[in-house]
Amino acid sequence: MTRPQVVAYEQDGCLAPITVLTEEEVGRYRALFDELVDAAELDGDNRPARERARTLYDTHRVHHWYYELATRPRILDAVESVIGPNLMIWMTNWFPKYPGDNTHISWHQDGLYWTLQSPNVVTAWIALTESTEENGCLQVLPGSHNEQLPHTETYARDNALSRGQEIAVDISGQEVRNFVLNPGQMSLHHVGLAHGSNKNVSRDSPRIGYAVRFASTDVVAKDKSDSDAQTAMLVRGHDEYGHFDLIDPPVA
Ligand SMILES: O=C(O)CCC(=O)C(=O)O
Ligand SMILES: [Fe+2]
Repeated sequence: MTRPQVVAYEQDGCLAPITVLTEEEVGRYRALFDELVDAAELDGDNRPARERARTLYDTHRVHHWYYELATRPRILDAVESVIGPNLMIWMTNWFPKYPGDNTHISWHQDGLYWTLQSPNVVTAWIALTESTEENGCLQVLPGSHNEQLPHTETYARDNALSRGQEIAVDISGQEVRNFVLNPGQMSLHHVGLAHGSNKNVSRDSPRIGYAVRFASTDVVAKDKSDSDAQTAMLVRGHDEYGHFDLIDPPVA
């Protein structure tokens, strides 16, 4: 990334678009994702959106392909530019939204329920389809990453977040930025940034994104009782802190 891009990330807590995958890679990973969805029988699954989303959690720990996708060199290069050279993947999530499903993601800040201490945590949101205003692209409030805002827990059925958590303040009238992406592009968002997305109102355009949560090795896990939250995968550099139990990538 260029110096102005890094400065923009520091000011805004976010940055897009960054091109990270070739067309061929997009095709391959899209086919693999569709297989995953078929295998999980998510089509016609009427559970609340948060439970469906849970099915697609941490796939990089289970299938080599998703580890491979999450660690494409251009993704790691961009992440390194904003949080430094020693990188772990802490968590991954898929966020598919299909035409006609009502799935949306309320305005929230990721860090609220994540048991991590430190601002050196960033999500790479990688688009495997086009992501547009119509099909419900990610929306962000630039510059909102330095202040924790109050949230309410709605458990709304069509909300893909674990508790339907939603920012309890009015964000209308503030500068909302739409992260319109082509397939193979990604955005970065800081752990404290306010963001969300509307439902997909397109006729025939699925919106599929892979959210890879990166932490630098200096990050500390706050909740010592949650052993799962204290595991992570080192994907670049060295771990000189030992704050997390490092897990190996899945075998190919
Ligand atoms: O996919 C979306 O629209 C929201 C994703 C999100 O909340 C995240 O990646 O942290
Ligand atoms: Fe989020």
